[in-house]
Amino acid sequence: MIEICHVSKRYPQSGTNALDDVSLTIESGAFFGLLGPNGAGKTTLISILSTLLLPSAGEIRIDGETLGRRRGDIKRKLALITQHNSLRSDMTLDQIMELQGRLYGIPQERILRRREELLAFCALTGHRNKTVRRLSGGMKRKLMLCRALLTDPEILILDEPTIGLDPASRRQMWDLLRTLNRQGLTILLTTHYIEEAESLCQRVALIDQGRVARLDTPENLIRLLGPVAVDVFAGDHTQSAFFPDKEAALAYAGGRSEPILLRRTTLEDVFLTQVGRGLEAV
Ligand SMILES: Nc1ncnc2c1ncn2[C@@H]1O[C@H](COP(=O)(O)OP(=O)(O)OP(=O)(O)O)[C@@H](O)[C@H]1O
Repeated sequence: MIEICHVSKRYPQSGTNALDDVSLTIESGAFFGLLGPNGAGKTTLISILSTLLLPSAGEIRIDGETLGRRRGDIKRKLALITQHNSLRSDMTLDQIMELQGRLYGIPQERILRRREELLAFCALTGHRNKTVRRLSGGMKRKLMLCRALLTDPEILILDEPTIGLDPASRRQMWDLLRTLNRQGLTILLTTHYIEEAESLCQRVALIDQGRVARLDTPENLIRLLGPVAVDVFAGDHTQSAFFPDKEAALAYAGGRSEPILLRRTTLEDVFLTQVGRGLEAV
């Protein structure tokens, strides 16, 4: 279990309060999403979780124990996959995996066995002797996943795992993450893709300006707003209204002369109504 307890982070250089008294609990085995626009504080929070950054206030507890830079035993439960490619471009997949295993002091025989399993799991075995520079973006992201899993973490943290990927690679990554979660891995990811959060996460925290604006299952957040949306295109602006069912939405739309669109409510709508701006807003 991950407990984020009253965590705040101020960057002294810029004076930015990136996180403001954030408290969250993420149960073991959960698939949890931190959803928010650019600059909301998502990366800061997972950098603190992975001890790359220290909080200005508050603490993180993993299975009841306080996380700190010197707690190697707790840190080993976590693996982080960053947003940016952190792979050496002149190394092959096999070499990257072997190097990671050695860095973590994993016995050679285990490195070789896990490397086989993980490359096969991510459908990368056929590319194992290629250098990273010859891989597609999707393959690089999968290799980062293999490398993170080599240490057998209990909690996998991913910062925008599918940013910049084409739709097919994005879906492949989703399938891999779903399988890992079904096998018991706790997954925490940040995203500003609505579809990603809705399709993968059992619970999401909507983060805005360093605060948790809402925390619930995607289904509940949408149900509470109203699962059927009506967009009314009124001249230069679009007005959206939300309803508990199609009948209520049709009754509202029926008497209007402007063009309308009936659609399913999304987490983006929840975000917009909650914080007054969308997830793509910078
Ligand atoms: N090293 C830093 N020094 C100063 N300010 C920073 C630093 N890193 C982030 N910030 C600021 O802290 C706030 C939160 O940034 P953060 O990167 O955590 O947001 P984010 O939600 O992850 O956004 P993105 O999706 O763009 O990565 C922003 O205002 C950002 O400009």
